[in-house]
Formats: sequence, C-alpha cells, structure tokens
Amino acid sequence: MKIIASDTVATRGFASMLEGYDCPAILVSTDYRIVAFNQHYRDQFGDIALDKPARCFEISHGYTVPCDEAGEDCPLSATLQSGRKERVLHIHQTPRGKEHVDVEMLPIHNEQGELLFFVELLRPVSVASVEEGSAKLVGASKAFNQMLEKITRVSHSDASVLLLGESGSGKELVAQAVHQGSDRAKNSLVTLECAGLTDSLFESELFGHLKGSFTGAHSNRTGLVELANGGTLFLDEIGDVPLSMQVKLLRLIETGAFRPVGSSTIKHTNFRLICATHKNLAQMVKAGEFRQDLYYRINVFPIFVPPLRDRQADLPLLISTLLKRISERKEYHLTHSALQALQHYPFPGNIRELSNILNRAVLLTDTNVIERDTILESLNIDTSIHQQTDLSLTLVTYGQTAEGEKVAWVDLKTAEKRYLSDLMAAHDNNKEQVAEIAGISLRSLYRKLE
Ligand SMILES: Nc1ncnc2c1ncn2[C@@H]1O[C@H](COP(=O)(O)OP(=O)(O)OP(=O)(O)O)[C@@H](O)[C@H]1O
Repeated sequence: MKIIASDTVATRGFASMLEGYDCPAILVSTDYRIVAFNQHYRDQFGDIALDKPARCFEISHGYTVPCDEAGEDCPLSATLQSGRKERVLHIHQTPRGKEHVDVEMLPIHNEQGELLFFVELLRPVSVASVEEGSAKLVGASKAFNQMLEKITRVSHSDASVLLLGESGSGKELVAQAVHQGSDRAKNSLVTLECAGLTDSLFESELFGHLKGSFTGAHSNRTGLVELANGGTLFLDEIGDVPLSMQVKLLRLIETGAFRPVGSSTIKHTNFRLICATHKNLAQMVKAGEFRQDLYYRINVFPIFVPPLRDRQADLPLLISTLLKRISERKEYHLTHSALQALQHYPFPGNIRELSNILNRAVLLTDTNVIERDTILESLNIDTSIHQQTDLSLTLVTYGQTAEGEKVAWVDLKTAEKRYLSDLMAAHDNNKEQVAEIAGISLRSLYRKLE
C-alpha cells in the first residue's frame, strides 16, 4: 500500500483496507485526488507519485478535467449524486497502452454519515481490446462499451445469455468473450449452429446417438451437451430450432437431463447457456413460432450487439484490425477518401461484410495503399453481378457521398443469396458441392439459403 505523507491515522486505516481487495484499488478524495493505492494497482498499472497532487482523471486518462467534463461518464460524480456504489466501463492509459477497465466506485462514509473518500476498484477487461490487429473483440465506441459493460457484468455468473443482433455484427465473438470471461473458461465452449438442422439431426447433434439407432448411425456419437459439461453451450440462431425440438431443449435447460438417441439411459450435464439470434423472438412467440416458456428460460440476460452503422467511431480501428488479419506480412492502409467512402456505407452485413469488402480491396490493389476507387470497386462487385445476371437485388440507397456523388449500394446479403441459388441451380442442387465452391460450411449454406 502506498499513501500520501500528509495524511492522518484515519486515512491510513482506510488506505490499508485497500489491500483486502483482490484487484487493483485506489482511495480517492472528494476532490479527485488519489490518496493511496494497493499492490495489485502497482502490479497492473505502475506506481503513482503521491508527493504531488495526482488526480484520478489525469492518471487514468491523461485529462486535465474530470471525466464528465471531458464527455465521459464519471463514476465519482455518479456516486456523489446517487450516494451508492456505481459502475462504468472506461478506457484507461496503462503501461501496456490503452485498455478497457471495469471501474467500480464505492463511497466511504464516517460514523456521522459524512462522505470521506471513494474506493475505486479497477478490473482490466481482458476479453476486449483497443489495439489494432487484436484477435479479441475490438472497439471503443459508446455502443461497443455499453455492450462490453454488459459482458463483464454477466460473465462471472451462470445466467443464460441471449445475444441479439444483426447478422455479421459479432454475436459469436461476443459468446466467446462471455465464455472467456467466465469461471468456466478452462472448459470447452461448444457451439451448435441451429439453422438448417432437421429435427433428427438437431437431436442427434445435441444429445448424441448410439450406433445403429438410425440409418447412417455407424458409431456411437457423444452429444454436444455432454461435451459442454463444465463449460458453455452456444446455440447460434436459436430462432431456427424446430418447434418440436424446443420442448426437448426446454427440458434439458430446466433439468440438465437428456437421453442420447437410441439409448434408454438418462444422462446429466452441467453447462452455461448462451443463445444468439438475429430474429425477433418476442414476435415469434406472439406468432406461435417460438415457445414462450423456452423464451423466458433463454432470455435471462439479453445483450444487444450493435450493428456496425451504430459504431461509426470504431470503423478506423476495425478496418486496421481486419486488414492486419487479412495480411500479416504486408501492411495495408486506406487513404482518407477511401475511409470516407466506407463511412458513408450502411453495412447491412456488418463486420463480416466489412471484412469481405477489405478482402476484395486487398486483391484489387497493387500497392499497400487502398484508394477510394478500389473501395468503390469492391463495393460495386455485387452491382456488376446484378447487371450480368439480371437479378432483382435489393438496393440500399443512402443519399450521397462526401463529394456529393449520388450512390445506391447493393444489399450484399441478397446478392449472396442469389449467387448461392444460382450455384445450386447450376449444380443440380448438390449442397455439398455448392458449399465447397462457395468456400462455406454446409450449415452456413442452409442458413444463407433460408
Ligand atoms: N468487435 C469485433 N472486433 C473484431 N472483429 C469482429 C468484431 N465483431 C465481429 N468481428 C468479426 O466479424 C466477423 C463476423 O462476426 P460473427 O461471426 O461473430 O458475427 P455473428 O453476429 O455471429 O454473425 P451471424 O449472425 O451471421 O452468425 C467475424 O470474422 C468476427 O471475427
């Protein structure tokens, strides 16, 4: 514990309390001065010279004014207002660069109820990053941080999580982050893509089967729920689970009990459930397409994964991250006007679509600088497919570019669907062959053709 020299015995008492926390903690006065910090703080964030005034906003952010005056949420003023513990997600400067930190502010009162200090607990969030090229969830925008705050809140519990968001917005990556941040992280995260599965395939994938239990069951197969024992089961596209299977899923979630296909033995498993969907499940419940009881079971803690168009501030960071993922050896950059072109695009296919556009741009460019025209060409590839094959594609009109140019962009999802339908027609509906040509899994093909 480090403490400022001039402080009283009482202050020392509060300061020594910091060593009782199992995470970095600082003691802050009501005028933002850091009075003391614990060993965990020193290990994670380095030393603070306390012989001259060190204010929390200067040390954590490099600001000259409190966070709320710099346009951010300030946990200290929030605690002052509410009189209660407050929690926010901030991006702090650390010896490793900028990092997401889960900040909890606790007010400390004396016996008369007067506010003396705040204890600020700072837990680095390891599942996300603001570093270009990271393999984690990257982002720093308000919408992203709000989502990350939910992830950090729920990760350590065993609550079922429902991820809601458009296709390609990052739901699978968020599921991985929830698992990684949980106490089950040392065990497996097992994923089942529910779209396109028939009743029998769904049942045998999920619960497993015995050899000979149906035609084609050449050997025993362990069900995914058993593989997820001690870990997490991620059901992607839960809205696509057939109604007849929903009751079996409900029983599994309620009791942890299941019976492999062809077996008379009831087995038990213990997993944490994460589900994801781009569909409106509440509406499906109303329409009788999704069981209400199952909906309540899976929707304990919903997390909204924002579409890319609501995370505009993250676009440059995502672009450099995806470019690094696309090409490790050669470093690609976008010109300012190329970035502007992307900033005007609505991205109906979200981050997956951005990744596809950048992949095309890298293939179309001869140097390591990606120009605006290359980006426009990458975006218009679908328009040319449209023209060549006379497909009636959905157009997404967005007005005009920064340069005043009027543009109507093609909806990539529709283009993709028509491309796959054409491939199917050209290959006698042979799904295995089409999936191979398109470079996607059979399950993705079913989903995309839906
Ligand atoms: N925050 C992020 N930072 C970096 N990469 C991301 C982020 N979010 C998504 N991605 C990347 O975008 C792509 C699409 O993400 P993901 O598969 O998780 O989306 P999804 O919402 O599950 O899509 P679908 O609904 O179609 O299954 C992946 O390549 C993923 O790595």
